Amino acid sequence: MVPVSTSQTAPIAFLKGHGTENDFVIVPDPDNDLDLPPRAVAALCDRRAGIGGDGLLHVVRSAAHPEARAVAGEAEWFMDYRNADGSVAEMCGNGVRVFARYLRRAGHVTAGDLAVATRGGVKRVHIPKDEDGDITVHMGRAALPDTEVTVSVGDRSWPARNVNMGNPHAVAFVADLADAGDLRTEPAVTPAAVYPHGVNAEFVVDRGPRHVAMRVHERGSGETRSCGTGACAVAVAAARRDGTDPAVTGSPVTYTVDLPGGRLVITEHPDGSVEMTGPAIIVAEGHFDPARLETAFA
Ligand SMILES: N[C@@H](CCC[C@H](N)C(=O)O)C(=O)O
Repeated sequence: MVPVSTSQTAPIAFLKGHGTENDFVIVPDPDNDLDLPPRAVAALCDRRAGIGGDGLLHVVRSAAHPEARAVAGEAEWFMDYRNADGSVAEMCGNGVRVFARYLRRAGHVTAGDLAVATRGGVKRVHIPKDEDGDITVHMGRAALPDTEVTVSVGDRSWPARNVNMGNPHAVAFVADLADAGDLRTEPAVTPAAVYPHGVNAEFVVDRGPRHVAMRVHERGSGETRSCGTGACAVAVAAARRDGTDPAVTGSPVTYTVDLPGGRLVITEHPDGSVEMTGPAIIVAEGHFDPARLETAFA
């Protein structure tokens, strides 16, 4: 392994991309040669001293990564997702679309259906022939444990729905998106024991029939302009609230979810599977000077 540390001498190839302005540093590393400790990820994601991003997509062949080797026969590529603070996460809905866009652009895969390994399981992704076309991800089933949770910002609190999309979410319906405040401070979600590894908190308002808008505070990243797993969690929570749960009605239901950075369309099917469609854009590529990692670590 090549340590990404003060002794790292080789430039680190990267790309920058986003999905509805949830932005990522993409680090292609097919053979898993780079060692990416949390502080190196945080340095790369730093918006002033680094490249800047809400998270990092470490692109590795599944066969080369201990966490994905077992599914290498099913999914050739593993999305080793890291939050901006360097912590690992199970899944990233916007990230997996950008990951697929990168694989296509690099010529590793063709348009069509692709399986991507994530810590939240193997996800099926559809890449259209149109190079700029929206990408659809089959996100799997949401889990909705019947636990009552509360989200608080300052002295205001809301009951919230506990939804797991591979990663944990608390979805609160509020009167106004401004109720969430500036979200510079992490909202309190209680009881804390429900989320031993932290939680992403969504604040949601109605915009019309099966049309909502949301803001999100992401675990490990702070407020972001979009969260794909969060939008899916919001859509399934809204379907339960609205009495449109597909498992009950027998019909798929589609919600349009507006986020500060764009729009995602989420469909839940009667078997509980959730599908998300949205954009994925690569905006730049280059090399990161490893000496700047030293500066970031100083
Ligand atoms: N922005 C992502 C979610 C990234 C992971 C999240 N912060 C977590 O820690 O669970 C998305 O688009 O889903």
